[in-house]
Amino acid sequence: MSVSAARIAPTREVRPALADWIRQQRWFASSTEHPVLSRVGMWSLVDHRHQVGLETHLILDESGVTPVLYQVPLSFRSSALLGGDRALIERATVDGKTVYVYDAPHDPAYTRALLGLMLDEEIEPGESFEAAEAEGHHALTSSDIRVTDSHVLRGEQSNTSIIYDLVHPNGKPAQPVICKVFRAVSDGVNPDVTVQSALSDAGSRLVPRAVGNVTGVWRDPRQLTGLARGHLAFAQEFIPEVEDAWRVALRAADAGESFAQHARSLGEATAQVHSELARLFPVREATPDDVATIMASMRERSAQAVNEVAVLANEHDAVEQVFRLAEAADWPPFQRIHGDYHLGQVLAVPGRGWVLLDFEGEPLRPLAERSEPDVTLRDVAGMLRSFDYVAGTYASSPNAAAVQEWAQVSRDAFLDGYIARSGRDLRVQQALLDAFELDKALYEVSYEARNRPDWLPIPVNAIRHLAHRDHSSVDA
Ligand SMILES: Nc1ncnc2c1ncn2[C@@H]1O[C@H](COP(=O)(O)OP(=O)(O)O)[C@@H](O)[C@H]1O
Ligand SMILES: O=P(O)(O)O[C@H]1O[C@H](CO)[C@@H](O[C@H]2O[C@H](CO)[C@@H](O)[C@H](O)[C@H]2O)[C@H](O)[C@H]1O
Repeated sequence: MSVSAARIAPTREVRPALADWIRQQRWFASSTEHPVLSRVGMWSLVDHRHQVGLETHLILDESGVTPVLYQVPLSFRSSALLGGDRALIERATVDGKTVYVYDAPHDPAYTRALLGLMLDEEIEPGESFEAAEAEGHHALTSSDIRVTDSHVLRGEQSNTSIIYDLVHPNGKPAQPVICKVFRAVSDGVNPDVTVQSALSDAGSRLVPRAVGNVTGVWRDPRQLTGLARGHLAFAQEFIPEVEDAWRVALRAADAGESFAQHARSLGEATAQVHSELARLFPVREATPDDVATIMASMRERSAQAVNEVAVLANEHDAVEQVFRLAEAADWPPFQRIHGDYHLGQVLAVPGRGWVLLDFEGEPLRPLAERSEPDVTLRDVAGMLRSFDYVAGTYASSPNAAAVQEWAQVSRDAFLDGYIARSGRDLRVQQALLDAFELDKALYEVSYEARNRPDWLPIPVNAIRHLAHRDHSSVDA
């Protein structure tokens, strides 16, 4: 189907204006001044008014040791998008005509087409169609709703999320939808989609209801078939006007209010999600190979953390001692987990309780690893670290000691809630829990060094503390 807006002829080459723009985006993982970019795939959506060109480019950056593939949806207009100045990537002249190129998640023509694709599961190929497939969850179809507005979620995000305001055909407001456009894409399923969809389809109220997703297929010479296949977008129920647990916790800590009740119920919700995941996905006994793989990954993260912050080399022996105790411990069964669990991944929803988000796993870990069964203690440790982050945020304030105490009480209450709901006494697995907590802090060193260097002291201090904690009571 033809589109009336002029296009810029697609080539493998990435135009300089687009390359400059990509380099400045929060989701662009490399900090290099000179990314090595090429376009390796593209698929089109059709604007229902046939006025706007909608192309999703898959752009490979080969400047780092591991190449990263980015999803870059673009819209092409022959006149400026009203209110779209901040999303303008380039104003070009093609065959004497002006073309405005936009970051498409800010363009209503793109956002409508993307949601329509998921709800109706119909792909109308545009020009240079590569391949994309959509899946809806059938609780919602496009005949049930009309989009009245859409906007991009602000804030520090690894991906780009679009929020849709919707109405029913009779004009009454409908539950809004959030659609996450994954920016770094890889071959393989994205656990954010598969895990949350499975929980939602099984009726869990601990995650937002799944609405639909889009999968792409693109050429990739590294795959045996020559083709890669991965998730590109995921839509869910959007829960408006709620806060995440990080904000609730920060406010409580600042006001000197106990968070113990909340932390306990968060522990219960966490155990509940783990039990639901154990029902929906395979569970298996830990093998010596599983233990060896996880210990190797912990040691690799430790080496990586020393690369980022050289003084951490002083902690090497103490860190090793924690790892050795974990290696010798009894390991619980392996199952699917959240994978990057912290206070910012949980919404406090009045009348519903805690709702967990973002099962994509740690962004610094390869996607294939993130769909592997793992140890639930990793999530427990992630949340324990998050309470320490609250304390770290107040480390140089006059109430530092009080917030430190607040964090300890919250950690204990979280563990109590988890133990009560799961019936598993985590304290007899202290050696493993300590190692997972230390491992998370080592990961945080790399994460903060790359994204928020001012926050580095929080995990660095935690490593010093966790590595030297008294381990004499630990059963090994
Ligand atoms: N279904 C939802 N309802 C309400 N808010 C949401 C929902 N999904 C995400 N959010 C908000 O968006 C933020 C970022 O979402 P997240 O899934 O963590 O994205 P990213 O993978 O880019 O980090 C969350 O911290 C939360 O504040
Ligand atoms: O939310 P993401 O999936 O993008 O996770 C990454 O970013 C998190 C920060 O936004 C980071 O979490 C760390 O900082 C939090 C406070 O901002 C703290 O509560 C967490 O405990 C701490 O790990 C997460 O590690 C990273 O993968």
